[in-house]
Amino acid sequence: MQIDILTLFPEMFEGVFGQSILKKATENGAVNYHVVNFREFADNKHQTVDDYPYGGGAGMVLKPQPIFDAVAHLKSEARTDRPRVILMCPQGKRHDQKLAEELAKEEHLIFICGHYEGYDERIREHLITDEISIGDFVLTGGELGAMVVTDSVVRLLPGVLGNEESHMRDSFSTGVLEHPHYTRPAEFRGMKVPDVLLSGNHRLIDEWRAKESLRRTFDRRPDLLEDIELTVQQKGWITEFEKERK
Ligand SMILES: C[S@@+](CC[C@H](N)C(=O)[O-])C[C@H]1O[C@@H](n2cnc3c(N)ncnc32)[C@H](O)[C@@H]1O
Repeated sequence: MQIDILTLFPEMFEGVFGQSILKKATENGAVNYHVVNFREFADNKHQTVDDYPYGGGAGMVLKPQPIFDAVAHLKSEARTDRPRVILMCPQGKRHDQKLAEELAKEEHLIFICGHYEGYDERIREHLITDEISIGDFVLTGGELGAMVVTDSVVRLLPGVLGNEESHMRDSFSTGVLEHPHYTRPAEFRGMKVPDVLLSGNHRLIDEWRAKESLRRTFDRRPDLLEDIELTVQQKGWITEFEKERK
């Protein structure tokens, strides 16, 4: 996958893309990052990328020309036909695991990171394919959002996580939150690991995990349960949890 980032602050990406899984993903050829300062595409003498808003008001607005030309350049260099051109924006579609899974199937993503008051509306109307928000709050710029979305996508690419199955059991991938985890020691300062996990009985362990995963979702994110079809066993567990709550 090719991931291009258009930003005024390319250095911000060095730490995040140069560490851990996101770095390993480049080493094993799963992804190639290209972080570009779109100021380089400004066609005016001072390489200005922003200007005052028509109609007045506070804050500066990103001009269309540098961003249109930067995207055209990235598209002309690409080996893919139709990159997803993603505007990072608090007004966009809220990012989630489903969208990460959808983006992970693409060959080429271009992220546009805004700053200041926002973008000239013609960028939104005529250049992009998607607008993504990472939550209902306003950040200073789109860089942190682009990093968040990139991380959530890259870890899903084939060969990136050591254990191919591990992301399939992650919270949200299965529609529910993941079950609790424990590691050694079996007893820590009087706090014990549930007996079933030490039993070696994998059928019982799987069942415990499925139940605790459902319990956690029931307790913390009951809204997720509205979107999944519960089995008879899961319905029985929900009845148990409801009784326990009374
Ligand atoms: C200060 S914000 C502009 C907010 C804009 N005036 C508004 O009210 O919608 C500057 C830039 O940060 C980025 N940004 C801010 N909050 C974001 C969020 N929740 N998700 C994604 N990007 C965000 C966007 O790129 C945005 O253009």
